[in-house]
Amino acid sequence: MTTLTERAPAVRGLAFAVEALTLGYGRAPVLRELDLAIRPGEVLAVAGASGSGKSTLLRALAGLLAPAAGRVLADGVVVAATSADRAMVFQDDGLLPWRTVRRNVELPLALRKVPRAERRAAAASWLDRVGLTGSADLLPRELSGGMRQRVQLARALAGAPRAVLMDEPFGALDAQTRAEMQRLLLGVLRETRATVVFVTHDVDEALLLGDRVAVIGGGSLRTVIEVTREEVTREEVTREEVTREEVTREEVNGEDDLRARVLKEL
Ligand SMILES: Nc1ncnc2c1ncn2[C@@H]1O[C@H](COP(=O)(O)OP(=O)(O)OP(=O)(O)O)[C@@H](O)[C@H]1O
Repeated sequence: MTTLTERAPAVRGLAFAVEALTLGYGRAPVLRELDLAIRPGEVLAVAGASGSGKSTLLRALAGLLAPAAGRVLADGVVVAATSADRAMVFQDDGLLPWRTVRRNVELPLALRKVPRAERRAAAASWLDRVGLTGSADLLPRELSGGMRQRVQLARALAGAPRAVLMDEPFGALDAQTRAEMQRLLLGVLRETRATVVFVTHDVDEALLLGDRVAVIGGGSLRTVIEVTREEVTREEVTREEVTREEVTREEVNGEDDLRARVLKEL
């Protein structure tokens, strides 16, 4: 029998097409006639000021919010409801408080009626990857904020989704834990081919994690910036830079210039 972990590499990222999307919560729309193509397997960081509509766009991609006009397509199919193909990771952990860490991570597999042994193996493997093997039998309230976000990440990825939609997942963490989580995420994303849409109001985080950065402002898409990276080998960096190289493993080309371009649009 094929196990879930063996099947995982075959998962291909979803392609999203956002077409003339207008949506909001009743009165004036939050986003107006927004067009955006999201490539399969890319990490798209969505940046924008507070209240600009980043989470609103993410909810539309998730199928949690119906458009007032226009549409969202995932691999050519209209998104009309949530799907296990599109996992969400929220700022507030969203874990079930009465389930242990392991049983929270198993949840997407349990919902798909994956056999217990396979579920256990997949959860154990993801808990190991996020460094929480020793905490598998704890309840969410016994964990720190950073640990809860790791459980969320493990839970999202255990279901082998084709897209992961992340809404400021590290927004509530202190600076050091946030940097650790960014590093963890960069490592974990290399192991999945899922498309990732990552909402953040932090420009540096957007440039660190995103292959492209979409900036939302004034109810529409201001710009999409391609982030080109250059592999930096250990021999090429000085001692102080090694720490940074471990964090990013890659150097963003013209970072100050990209930063200025994003900031100009905010
Ligand atoms: N459930 C809701 N009901 C009514 N209005 C809402 C709701 N959620 C968001 N809004 C409004 O929609 C606008 C966009 O909110 P959204 O959460 O998408 O912004 P954001 O860019 O994610 O902001 P932040 O960075 O502060 O999280 C805001 O004006 C907000 O007040």
